[in-house]
Parts: sequence; C-alpha cells; structure tokens
Amino acid sequence: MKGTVYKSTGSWYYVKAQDGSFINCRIKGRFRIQGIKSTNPVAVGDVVEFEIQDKAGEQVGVITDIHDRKNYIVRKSVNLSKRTHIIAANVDLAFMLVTLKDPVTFTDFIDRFLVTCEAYHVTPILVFNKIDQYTKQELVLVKNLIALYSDIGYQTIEVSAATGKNVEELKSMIKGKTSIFSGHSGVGKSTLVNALEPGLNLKTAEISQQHKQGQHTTTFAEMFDLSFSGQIIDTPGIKGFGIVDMENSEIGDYFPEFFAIKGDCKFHNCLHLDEPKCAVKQAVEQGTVAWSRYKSYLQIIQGEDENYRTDLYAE
Ligand SMILES: Nc1nc2c(ncn2[C@@H]2O[C@H](COP(=O)(O)OP(=O)(O)OP(=O)(O)O)[C@@H](O)[C@H]2O)c(=O)[nH]1
Ligand SMILES: [Zn+2]
Repeated sequence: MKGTVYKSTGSWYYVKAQDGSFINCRIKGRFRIQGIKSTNPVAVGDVVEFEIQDKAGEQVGVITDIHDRKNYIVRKSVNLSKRTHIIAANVDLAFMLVTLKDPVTFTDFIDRFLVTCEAYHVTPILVFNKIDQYTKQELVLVKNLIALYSDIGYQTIEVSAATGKNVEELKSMIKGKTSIFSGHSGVGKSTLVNALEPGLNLKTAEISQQHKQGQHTTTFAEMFDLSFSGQIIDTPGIKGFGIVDMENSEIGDYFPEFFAIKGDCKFHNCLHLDEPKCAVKQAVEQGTVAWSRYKSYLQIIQGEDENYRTDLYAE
C-alpha cells in the first residue's frame, strides 16, 4: 500500500494511507536507502510503500520501499558526524518569515536560506511579517528589501499576523501545496500559522521555551493537513536550513543574478573572488548586483559561521 509519512519518532513512522487512515509503521529490518548518508532513512513527506502485518491482534505497518523524492531538506546532524538529518521530503514551498526588528533578520540569514532552497529545488517565499509595527522610515527599508529580492525573481509578501493583513493572499499561496515555515525565534511563525489555520497550534513556541531552559530535546518534524487543502510541515526548533554538501564552484550558481551574468566573466570557472574581469564583481561595483548579496556569497564560500552578524540595515 502507498502512503505518506506525517510524523516520525526515529523508530516509528506515522503514515497516512490513500484512504485517509493513519497507520503506525516500522521500517523493515535491513531497509536502507542507497546514496544518502543520513541519520534517518525515511522522513516526513516521504511517499512510501508499506504492508500491514497482524501482530498479536494489532495492525502494524512495515515500510518496504520509498518512492523517489522530488526534493528534500537537510540539516547537519547535531552530533557533528558527517551524516545529515533529513528534515522533510517533497516540499513545494519554503516560507521564511523576515522581520527587521523584534527580532532582526539579517540579509546573510535570508541569503543562506535562499541558497539552500536553490540547492534543494524548493521554491522559497519571503514573508515580511509584522508589517503593522514599522515606522515610515522602517517601511522604506522593508520596501527596499522587497525590491532587492523581487528584482532577483523571488516571491515576497508583506503580512501582519496580528492584523490579518494579506493573510488571505498567503492562504491562496499555500492552498494545495506542502509548505514549511522558518525564521528566527519570535518572527511570528506560530501566530501566522494560527491565523492561516486557527487551531493548528505549532510546537515552535513550546520548543524554544525548552531551549531557554537549557534542555536538549530531540525534535521531529510533523506534517499537518490544512482544512482548505494542502499541508504544513512543522519543524520545531529549526530557524534555518544548514548548507551542506556544496562545492565552492556551485555556490555562485545558487545566486540567480550571479548565474545570469557569469557568462561574461573572463574565466568560465570564475569564483567571483580575485579573478580579473569578473562580471559579478563589476556588477557589484556598478550597483546592479546588491552588495549585501555579494557579501553573503563571500561568507558562504569562506565557510563563515551562520551566526555571523552584519549591520547592513544601518547603511
Ligand atoms: N506587531 C506584531 N506582532 C506580531 C505579529 N506576529 C507575531 N507577533 C508577535 O510576535 C511574538 C512572537 O510570535 P510567535 O508566533 O510566538 O513567533 P515564532 O516565530 O513562532 O517564535 P518561536 O516559537 O520562538 O520560533 C508574539 O508576541 C506575537 O504576538 C505581527 O504581525 N505583528
Ligand atoms: Zn566572476
């Protein structure tokens, strides 16, 4: 039988069958997926084949096969092993909530998210939340950022989870799709999702509270059906996505505006660093490519820490 994984605890998988019923499944003993060094062979969002077995009068599912993934999102494993943890598979849209204050979202964080989405073939959408809380001056900064990213070709939307502004528009974007929401703690993920689907209480708040108390909890993603069709994957405790398994030579290609002009670089394998006659660096100098984007690129290529801070908004 075919089904979709809605939840996993590491040893159990909660699978929704095509008839809408849910079955607890285990993985067949020596079941492994070739070519993926991950700590979890099956993830939320995976489409799987399973068999029903009768164990002491109880029906238990056994996952026997996994269908090809359209895409998957990973993060580095917490234990620093070289293996990765698959957060979710078969994701259509990845939303990142951005706020310019309370908390501040810096452009390097946005850019890392976008690069990861490019690499994993997930469509990113930048959601500028808390649009109700900005002064006129701050709104100018928001508009500038929106212009920057929409010029590159990214979808953006201004919303207010508090006042409901553009929540209906956002709803029409997620309708019928499988979406994932990320962003710094406090950007309003839970509030927004509750505005989209009242009653769907995501665990994000609860988990970050646990972090504050210094507890380490292993958290697992979970998928929820939306009443107006579509699914949201809740990923407790995940602010952004890690950049893993990326060669320096491919990072530039995940900046669409760099990719578009790299044919004009003197060297076909230009890394846009110190090479002469680099079209990307020229574009940065001329202002047609944003300096903040180039700066993020340098940070990623130099492997700087994700929490590296810049104060670009002050410029
Ligand atoms: N002014 C304003 N406040 C908002 C808006 N959306 C959320 N908030 C407030 O921002 C705070 C954080 O919101 P949450 O929904 O808990 O944020 P979160 O992203 O889920 O945070 P974590 O659970 O820590 O990841 C709360 O006090 C919300 O009431 C908004 O659109 N406007
Ligand atoms: Zn170049």
